[in-house]
Amino acid sequence: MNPKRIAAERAVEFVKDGMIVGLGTGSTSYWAIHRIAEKVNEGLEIKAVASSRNSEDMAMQLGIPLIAFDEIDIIDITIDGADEVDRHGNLTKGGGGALLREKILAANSKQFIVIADETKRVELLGKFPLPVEIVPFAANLTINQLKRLQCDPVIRLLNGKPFMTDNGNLIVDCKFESIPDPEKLTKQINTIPGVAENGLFAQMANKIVTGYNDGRIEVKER
Ligand SMILES: O=C(CO)[C@H](O)[C@H](O)COP(=O)(O)O
Repeated sequence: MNPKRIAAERAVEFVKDGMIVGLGTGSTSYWAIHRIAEKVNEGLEIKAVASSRNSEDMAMQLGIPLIAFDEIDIIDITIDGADEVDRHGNLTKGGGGALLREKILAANSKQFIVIADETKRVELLGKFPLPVEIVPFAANLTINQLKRLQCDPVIRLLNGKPFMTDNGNLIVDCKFESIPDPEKLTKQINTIPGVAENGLFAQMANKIVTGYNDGRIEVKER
């Protein structure tokens, strides 16, 4: 039993005919996108929007119909993974670098369903360094401001070069001791000029579907 897969497939049961569906990014969302594609091939009628180029490419290859953002007003349901989920349902996201688009999708969804394996459940957020997307202009100054929030920021690299997001920005991974108040920290980070968005999703998830190694699936409504 793959805990990511069972959580993802359980979440896809909430997708119904006629819905606009937001596709997440990452190895858990991979399973959701594949299950949605199976259901589309069986006759499910949906249209999808994606939170990253990777997920969009995957959807196209699998035959999931996509719709442009300017043709929709609202997303019915978005299914996406997380790097950490605390006991209040707050999340850290952005391990795959798609946090800005993921947050736009989540904030414009009637239902935001998080899919996670049991390793993602934590008491307090903070073990996973918090991804922050910043514009490249004067990045060192923005990073200095992040340091004033008592974190240890590191520019994310890919093959020895700065990782670039789908939006042409950088990701800074910020190690905090712990994050007891995600809402407060979100405001503090997002008021720094140069920050595009941070990976804290405080009180945004409507459902959290967790897959366990022993095959159990927990669906928590919020
Ligand atoms: O936020 C994300 C990408 O930006 C992912 O949802 C998060 O990193 C979890 O990834 P995975 O499902 O591979 O563990």
